[in-house]
Amino acid sequence: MGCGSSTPAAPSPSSGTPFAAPSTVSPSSNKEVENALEAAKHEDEGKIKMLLLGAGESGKSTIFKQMRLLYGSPRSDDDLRMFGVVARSNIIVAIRKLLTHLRALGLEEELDRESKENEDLDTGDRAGMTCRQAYDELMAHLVDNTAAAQDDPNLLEGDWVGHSARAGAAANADAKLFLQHFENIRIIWQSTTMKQVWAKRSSINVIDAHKDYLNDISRIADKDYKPTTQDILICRVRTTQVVQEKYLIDGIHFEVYDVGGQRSERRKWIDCFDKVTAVIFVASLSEFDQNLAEAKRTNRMVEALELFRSVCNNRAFEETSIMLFLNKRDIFADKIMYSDIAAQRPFSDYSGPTKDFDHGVLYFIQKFKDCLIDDEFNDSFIHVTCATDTNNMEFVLDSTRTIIMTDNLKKSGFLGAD
Ligand SMILES: Nc1nc2c(ncn2[C@@H]2O[C@H](COP(=O)(O)OP(=O)(O)OP(=O)(O)O)[C@@H](O)[C@H]2O)c(=O)[nH]1
Ligand SMILES: [Mg+2]
Repeated sequence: MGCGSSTPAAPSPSSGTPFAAPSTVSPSSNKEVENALEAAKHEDEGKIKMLLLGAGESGKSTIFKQMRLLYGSPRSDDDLRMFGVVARSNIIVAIRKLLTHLRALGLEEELDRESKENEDLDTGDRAGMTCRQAYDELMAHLVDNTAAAQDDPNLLEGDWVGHSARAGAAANADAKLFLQHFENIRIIWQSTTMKQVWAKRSSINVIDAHKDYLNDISRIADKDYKPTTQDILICRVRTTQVVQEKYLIDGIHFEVYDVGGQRSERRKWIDCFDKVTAVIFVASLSEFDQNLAEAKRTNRMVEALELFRSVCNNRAFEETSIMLFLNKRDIFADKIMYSDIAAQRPFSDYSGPTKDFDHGVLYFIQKFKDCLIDDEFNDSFIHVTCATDTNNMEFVLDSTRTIIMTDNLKKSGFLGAD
């Protein structure tokens, strides 16, 4: 792939540059102004402007992070500290939802039974701590808030991640709670009762990828913990502003925009709709049995299909190449083993075999193709992706780049149309 020689066009801050007005130039003479304008015009002419669009949690920012990994500058320690705080807080957010769900599913008695069995076998953890005791402590501190808050002034002493102002007050508070309660979280997470809760998580909007954090709690709680690339990729921060990054790849200027996908964020999209070369529309394959976080009755896949239809039929994108990334294929492959596509009301017309990855993917590809008014969607514009897998994204982004550049040349008349 040709990105090895690529360099970032501009220094890239942490998680992208907030959408900003063009930088001001202060030349000392008219000639310099003319030269600067001319240079800006040329840069603008050859520039590829790319938007990542799609519903919330589909994986846009993860793809944006992969682009930074592949084409941009390395993360600073300040960035890593921020991601460390967010990773720890992501665990608290996930465990709160899972504990609340355990209670709602009426599985507390199951937890008692498991604790009793473990006591009989003498396999209790942390000096005899049972999963029921760990659960009770966590409920009191994280969910019901019936326990007095523990304020240990030395909690962050010697901790590499420590506090990050950039992560925000809520994430820092949750990261502290994580350090206070990670032992109990580990015990409850390892219980067989929690495995049942995890299998029934589709209604609670817990991020599937955070299973990796939960499986690795001791590493993340360590005083020397530094987030790995994979930790950064699965870190979840909802995007609430348009974010831009610039790259120079093989001599071509790329300007990439990441936007928030939840309904309340979409009115901001219009700000970056001018002169767009390509849209990467991201939809999560695995969300066929989930409802939206912001509208609990709406199926996520139905929302993605409707959004795709409106993007494809938007007049602002008449000259724009639209690529479709059907993302989270890893979670989809896992999920179809226990969740039947045809059992979801909007997809009851699925007639393929159950537990079949290829049939399932082809079915959803067709659903997206059906959204187009004219039937011109080229299969090479569709990718089935795993945004957290860097090898997969390197391949996909490289071929996407080639397609976009070729399509752009065709549209500008430099290459003949097919
Ligand atoms: N397992 C797995 N997790 C993924 C994949 N793509 C994204 N994720 C995870 O899904 C979560 C949501 O992804 P984001 O990239 O934040 O989603 P987004 O589209 O930017 O969401 P908004 O900012 O709300 O619009 C993150 O924790 C990601 O790490 C994937 O292909 N596989
Ligand atoms: Mg995002």
